[in-house]
Amino acid sequence: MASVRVAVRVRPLSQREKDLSAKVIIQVDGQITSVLSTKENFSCMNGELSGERVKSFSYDFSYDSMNSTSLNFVTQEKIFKDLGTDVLQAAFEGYNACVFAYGQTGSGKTYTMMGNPGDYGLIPRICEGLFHHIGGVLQKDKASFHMEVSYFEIYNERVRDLLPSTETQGCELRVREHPKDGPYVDALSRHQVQSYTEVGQLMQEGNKRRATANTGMNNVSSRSHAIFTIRFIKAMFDGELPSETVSKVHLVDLAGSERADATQTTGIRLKEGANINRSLVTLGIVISTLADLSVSGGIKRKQSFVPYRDSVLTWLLKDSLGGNSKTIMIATISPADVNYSETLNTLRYASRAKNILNKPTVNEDSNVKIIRELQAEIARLKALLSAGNQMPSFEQPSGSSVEERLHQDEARVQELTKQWASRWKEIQTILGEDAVALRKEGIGVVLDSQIPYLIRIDEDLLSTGVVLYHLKEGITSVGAGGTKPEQDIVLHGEALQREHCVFENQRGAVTLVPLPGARCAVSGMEVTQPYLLSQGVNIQLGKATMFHFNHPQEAAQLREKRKSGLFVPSNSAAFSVETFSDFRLWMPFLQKHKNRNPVGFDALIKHS
Ligand SMILES: Nc1ncnc2c1ncn2[C@@H]1O[C@H](COP(=O)(O)OP(=O)(O)OP(=O)(O)O)[C@@H](O)[C@H]1O
Repeated sequence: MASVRVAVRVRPLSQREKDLSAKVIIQVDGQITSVLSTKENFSCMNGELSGERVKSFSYDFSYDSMNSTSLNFVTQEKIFKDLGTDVLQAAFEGYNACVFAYGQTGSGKTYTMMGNPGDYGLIPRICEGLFHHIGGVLQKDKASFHMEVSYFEIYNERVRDLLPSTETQGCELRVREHPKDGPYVDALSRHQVQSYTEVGQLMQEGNKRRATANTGMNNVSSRSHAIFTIRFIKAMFDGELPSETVSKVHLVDLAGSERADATQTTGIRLKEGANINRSLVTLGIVISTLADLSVSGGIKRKQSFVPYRDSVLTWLLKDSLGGNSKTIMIATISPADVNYSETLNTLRYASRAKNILNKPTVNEDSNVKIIRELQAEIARLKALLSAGNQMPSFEQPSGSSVEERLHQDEARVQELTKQWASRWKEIQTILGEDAVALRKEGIGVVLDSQIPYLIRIDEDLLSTGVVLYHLKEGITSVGAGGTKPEQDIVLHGEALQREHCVFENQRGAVTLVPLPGARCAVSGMEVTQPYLLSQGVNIQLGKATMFHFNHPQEAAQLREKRKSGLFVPSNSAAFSVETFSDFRLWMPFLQKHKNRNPVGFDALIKHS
């Protein structure tokens, strides 16, 4: 059992509060957050709040982020060190984890969870920390990792994918329940990620899609609950024994609770506000019920019904609240007297949440679990044999000896371990090392990559392979080869020099640099000087070696511009420029031969 850990964070006075000449009524001292009642005249002696009108609450952490010049000022970094590192540890140990930010609108939830460029919040820091730790563990142990992220929002009680595939774009997704794994969002896209840069791009993409609006309380107020989920798998051999743990980390930025009069909302905003408040009220009831249950030591369990299903939010967070998860709540508050009642509500809410007891357990892969159980059984049988007991035990099928049973178990363990190891090897080689994701879309196979890349356009009619070259950060050298060190991409074709050109990728800006005397052309125009490439151009090297250049990030930006009407394609070719960044292989035969391996073509995926 583990209690939900609770932290409270006070933000600085906002401009609006300063304009209202608002007074600071919050004081933080160690783990205690105190609020001074505005109901009566209060006095503040020597900067200390005191007297009956002060209400004090104790939490696991109380963070004062009111004044950056104060000695007690708590930075984003400190919050990550206190709370984020626990999440990293949970993920590496195979526990589910959840961090959710709760508080009045404009109190600093998004700032704490996401932060601003250069002053990142928990979500980016946790993702960065995961990759940092992976690097460390890879050097120490021979472990393999697989990481996927998904990002969705609950807006007006509807679930929307914030990183949709073409199939889920604009669709309302349904929540279903798995008999073992619990509630989940059906058809939600999951994106395999290889680096922090990739996660950062996905986060940015999702944040842009999130429903926000300018309200009376916050210029960029989140009108939805956003859930960023990381699925993290760690696999390794622990001696002879395989070990595989799966952890799900939910990072939740809730929409703010609000009063219609304070936010001056009407129309759509009012409807959004009503839905937001409704789900937060349900969250409050769930928290209260669970807290009561824990305090009563489960005595009330029979009478108490936890209304998880009353809102999509609580239904999807079922495991995080009272279930299999290590959970942290961050309550954000304003320091100003004008927000007294909302602040007091938040502090009470947070105080109740401290009493919730969760039951986190390590999530082990089911096959690995079977292998472990069989190993234990083998040890038991071996002990029986060495004790000279050859009698069939009552557990054995009649007639089979301990020896026979031992051999069967050993063979099964060997087979399962082989299957498990080869599945991991396959994942690593197909998806892991190449930073490429293959997925089926209708009768086609879509090859997604977040890194800029070249696709070889082969003129040879008999060539059936597809070659993709990643243009990693830094320099990729290209030429006919035979050099020392060897070129990153070795090509065979007419008029290609041994060292022909380089592609320089500097933070996503890719430049083609022709080497002296080399024949290079971009979109049919000869290039002799460094040339900055843009999404969708065709590149010719030598006499007839052709490539198509794709820049997935730039294409995503162009798609956004097209949506907002800023990007008007001047001709049909320009239109194809931003749609070609997923490389699609249309394979009509797949429909006829459904059982064939969907990636059973001789795709040559080469990364530089
Ligand atoms: N600790 C902090 N330090 C500095 N600025 C902060 C802090 N917390 C919040 N802010 C600023 O206050 C404003 C409101 O914060 P934010 O958008 O995070 O609130 P919110 O609780 O997510 O609001 P909503 O529920 O309306 O989405 C933002 O401009 C943000 O940059």
